[in-house]
Amino acid sequence: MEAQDTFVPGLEGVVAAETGISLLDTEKEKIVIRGYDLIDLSASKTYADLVYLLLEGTMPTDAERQAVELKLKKNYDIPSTVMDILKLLPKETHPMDGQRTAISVLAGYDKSLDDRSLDANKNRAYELLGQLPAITVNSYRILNQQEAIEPDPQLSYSANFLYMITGNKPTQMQAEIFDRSLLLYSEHEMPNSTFTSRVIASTNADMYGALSGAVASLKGNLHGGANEAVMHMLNEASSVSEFETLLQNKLKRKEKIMGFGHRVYMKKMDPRASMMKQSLKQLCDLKGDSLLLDMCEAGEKLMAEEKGLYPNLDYYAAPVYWMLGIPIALYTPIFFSSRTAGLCAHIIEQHENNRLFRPRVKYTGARYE
Ligand SMILES: CC(=O)SCCNC(=O)CCNC(=O)[C@H](O)C(C)(C)COP(=O)(O)OP(=O)(O)OC[C@H]1O[C@@H](n2cnc3c(N)ncnc32)[C@H](O)[C@@H]1OP(=O)(O)O
Ligand SMILES: O=C([O-])CC(=O)C(=O)O
Repeated sequence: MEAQDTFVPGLEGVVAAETGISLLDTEKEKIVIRGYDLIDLSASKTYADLVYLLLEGTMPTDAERQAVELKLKKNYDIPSTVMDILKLLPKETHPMDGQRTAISVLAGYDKSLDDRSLDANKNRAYELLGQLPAITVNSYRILNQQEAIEPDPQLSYSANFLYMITGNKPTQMQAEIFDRSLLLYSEHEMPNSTFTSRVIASTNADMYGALSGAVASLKGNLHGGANEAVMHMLNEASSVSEFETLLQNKLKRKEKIMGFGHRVYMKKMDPRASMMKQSLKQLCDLKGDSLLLDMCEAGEKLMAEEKGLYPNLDYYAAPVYWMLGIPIALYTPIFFSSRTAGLCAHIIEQHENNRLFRPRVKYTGARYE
């Protein structure tokens, strides 16, 4: 058989790696993370539990989760050069590009950069996860001519992240909802960004390079960039009927509606989106204003009827972030920060059992006769 006979556009359904990290089990309708159902975990566990589960392979005890929190907090500081470089970027720079730049710069500070051992890789994963709130928030703040903000180590990792974003100490409910969003975004089998990071890692490239590639992948609006696009779209309408008309017009123009559809969940709603929809309801109830939820539900109904398409996580994460007072340009960087836990687990797994990715092509050019 010729290599070209096995070509599948977009690699749909192609198995690209062997992994013990996660699986979208379409038969059982579960997002399986190291043997656990992500949706079940979202009811009782925190993002810090997921960080441990992804990097260490087992569910942490309370003491182990506390140790992870401490480890992340110990790594909150970022080199001042990173801040100086962020200040030099054009003000139009998107915080995703700030994040990508900062991660690249950090490679130069790693004294054991060429050490691919399990311990060295895990240490740099914890270090990066500790640094990401400051990188993410301050790349946004610096680009918007605001002073950098210091972390508050008294708060939990995710409460501090939200505090740094908004400048206000979150309520317990806000902190829990934000933590749940990080947990839900933390890992999802083999999306484009994870594939990208594994392809890069497979040349023996370092974690910073693999993550920088993943930021670039995740920025695209067919992937992580969709959460920002969803919020811009919702903000174009100010009532349910205006939003319905907006969607109808986009469909007439054959535009893709951001936040709908998924390569794996084609015929049903992404279960993570259902969880975020519950959080949106909580936030709307508290505010006594259900407009955003009503608009989202109307969009959901319209898309099911018109296209047989259902919301993915980005569709409901976007309005939740809006209700938490998060600037839109931080939605995708937050997704990336959370996903860094899963990405690092994949990069480590690739380094531990590596074979170079080097596929073939279906050639459509002229043959040499
Ligand atoms: C957390 C995440 O990263 S989830 C993904 C976030 N991305 C988005 O929300 C962007 C919008 N969605 C999409 O573009 C797609 O559904 C993707 C990229 C997520 C999946 O893409 P694919 O699996 O390649 O599906 P593909 O784009 O081929 O779509 C199949 C059909 O459904 C249609 N379709 C898919 N998604 C949408 C959409 N959001 N709006 C309108 N039509 C859509 C396509 O136009 C296509 O129709 P056709 O066969 O008549 O041409
Ligand atoms: O799985 C995918 O292709 C995209 C996605 O939902 C994610 O990365 O969370």
